[in-house]
Amino acid sequence: MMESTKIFAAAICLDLAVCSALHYVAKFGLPPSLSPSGWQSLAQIWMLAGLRWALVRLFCVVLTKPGSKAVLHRCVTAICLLGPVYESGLLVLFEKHPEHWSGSLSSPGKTLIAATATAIASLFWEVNFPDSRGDACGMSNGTERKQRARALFMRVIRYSIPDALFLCGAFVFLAFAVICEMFIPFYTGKVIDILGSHYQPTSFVTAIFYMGLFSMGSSVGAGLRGGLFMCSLSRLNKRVRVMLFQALVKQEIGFFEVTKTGDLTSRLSTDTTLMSQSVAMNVNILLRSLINMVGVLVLMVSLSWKLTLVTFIEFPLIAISQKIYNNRYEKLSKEVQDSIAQANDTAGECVAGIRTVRSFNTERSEARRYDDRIMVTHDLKTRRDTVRAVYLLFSRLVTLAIQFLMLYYGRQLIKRGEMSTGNLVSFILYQENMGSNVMSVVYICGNMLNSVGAAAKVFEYLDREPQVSTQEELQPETLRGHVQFQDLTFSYPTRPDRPALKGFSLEMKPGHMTALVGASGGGKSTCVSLLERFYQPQEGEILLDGQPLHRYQHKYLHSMVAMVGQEPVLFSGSIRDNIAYGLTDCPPGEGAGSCPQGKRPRLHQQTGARVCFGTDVGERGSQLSGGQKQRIAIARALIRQPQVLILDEVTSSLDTESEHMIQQALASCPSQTLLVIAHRLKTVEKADQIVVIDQGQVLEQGTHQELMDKKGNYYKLRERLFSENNSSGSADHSKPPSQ
Ligand SMILES: Nc1ncnc2c1ncn2[C@@H]1O[C@H](COP(=O)(O)OP(=O)(O)OP(=O)(O)O)[C@@H](O)[C@H]1O
Repeated sequence: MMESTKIFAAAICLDLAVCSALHYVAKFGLPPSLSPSGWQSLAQIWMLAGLRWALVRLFCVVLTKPGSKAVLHRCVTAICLLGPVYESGLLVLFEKHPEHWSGSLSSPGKTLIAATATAIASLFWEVNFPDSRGDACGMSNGTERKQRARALFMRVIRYSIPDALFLCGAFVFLAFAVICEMFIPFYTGKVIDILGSHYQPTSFVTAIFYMGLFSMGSSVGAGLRGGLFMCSLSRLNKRVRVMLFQALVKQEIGFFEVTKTGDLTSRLSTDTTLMSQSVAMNVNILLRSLINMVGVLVLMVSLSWKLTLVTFIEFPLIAISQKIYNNRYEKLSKEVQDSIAQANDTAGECVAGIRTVRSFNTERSEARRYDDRIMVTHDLKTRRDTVRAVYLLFSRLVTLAIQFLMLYYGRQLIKRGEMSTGNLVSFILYQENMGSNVMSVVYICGNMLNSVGAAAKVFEYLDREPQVSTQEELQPETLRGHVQFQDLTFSYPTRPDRPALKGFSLEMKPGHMTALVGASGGGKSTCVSLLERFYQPQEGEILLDGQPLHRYQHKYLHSMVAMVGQEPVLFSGSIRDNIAYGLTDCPPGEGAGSCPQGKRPRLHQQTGARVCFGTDVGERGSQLSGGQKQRIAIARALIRQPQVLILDEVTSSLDTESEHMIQQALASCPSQTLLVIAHRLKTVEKADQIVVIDQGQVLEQGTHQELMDKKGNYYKLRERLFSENNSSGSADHSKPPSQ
């Protein structure tokens, strides 16, 4: 950077010396043959600029290393071009001839001002549009990114194929509306001309008629185009959302542990919408602006090519300011969105835990926490609005300056008889149109990349293959329910370095009840999760009737292996809906308790549910007690008549009577393999085998009596549990172990 600055300063000095020499030679009239006027001196100015450029460029090339900063060379070129472009503009637009053959900017003072202005402009350019072609690595990254963006965009287009009819119709109406729109300013100018000169009623009526016709055409076309585009947008959006949702629910449980819920919901809502917009909305606006730009340009040039040249000054300024504004505004908007999400999280957390908040008297601190979050959002919004205000001010000033320049120059053209007043009015209307089209194109180009970025995020999840596969097809006619855990080692995806199970082996026979006991965090629930295929063990495997668990068909496995978890989850709807959840052979009119297949137990009795089946359970079962929820969850599992039933601490919220009923229900299915995790002594005692687990390993295994006789871990654990149960007033009235 320092080296480039030094070389640039040296190049400016050299250029200054050359320009000064030329200036003084020209000023003192030497040689006189080189003092023509008009176009000839303009040609000389361009030639001299070319020579200046070659000399200064050579100087820079010699001093810099190969492949060094391209900005230096661009800067030098801009300085050398400034003079000739300025002189050409004066001659073409105002017919003002150059003062002399070296150009009016060649005096030392003006050369220095021109160099400083160019340096500032270049710096501004480089800061806002960093050079990606400078180094090989940047180039390959940039090209790769563009190729990826193109591939993604093409994929979004492929997803839009089912809406091709809507899109084609929309494009036809778009072109129609734009063409009609373009003629309105033309006829406006015509009307003004008719009114301002010799008024002829026929011409006036004809012009007004055409104006009205084109206005109507443009409105009808725009309406139909908008409708068709919106229709294709919402169809695509719906399709992608459903596909994404299907892909997400297929993922393994570990995926949901490492991915934040907010991430998933924003992909489903914001990103899918952005992705759909990339085709329907953006292509719509882009095409409309491009067609409009080309048409308007042709009409502007036909009205006055000189005035068109003047308006060209505005477009780079608009494009650059719009691009800078877009970047800043989008960055701040994203921050605003994030801060709103955080504030919502804070409010949601507080509402969800309102009982805890109330009992700890933290209402005020929670309100303060929310206030802090809202303040962050407020500050960000203020910054975003300031950026918008500055941008609007700048763009209005630029537009105003250009319009002033255009009116000044337009007046000169009218005076010279090169243009009519009506033409000038039409031209100004076209120019405004052109400005807004340039803004739209720049905006859409930026937005397209955003949409493609959103599409990339959506495709990432759409293409993701679940790590726990659900593609296998094994579904034998009968299943005995013989389960073997063989030397399992497993760590959770969020804690890969801390195994939850280490070399874990266990056998569960059909018709037998196995009870897992042990200290909290020992790995009991992990065994259940693996048996439910929520995760894939890293080592070892689980066999069901001698076949690896992963070979069974997904639906078959979950109809044969059912689980009731520690915290049963219910979905909003009636109790009947929740019990029949996922069942297709249960007619909606009949209660779950009267489902076909006589073998099915009478659930309302078994589960002790004293509420009607049609009762609404509320969101996540919030209108039921813990015990009622558990009974419904048990009924939901039992109605499937699973061959392997897992109860993970389910009886913890039940009263003795309900627990007794459930024990009876379980006893009515003698061939079932039952796996129970329980702290209640009565449940454990009845088990055919009790397995004591600690730190992911089996410590002891046997019947209650065998383990009691052994006086090992189970004996100690039971003693502790008994005293805990007693002190907490538990419903368990077992006797203490005999010493
Ligand atoms: N989803 C998870 N991600 C990461 N680690 C987990 C996860 N679930 C459990 N663990 C860890 O795995 C170990 C075994 O947990 P597990 O839930 O199997 O114990 P548990 O014996 O069922 O305990 P409890 O009786 O308290 O329910 C613990 O160290 C726990 O912190």
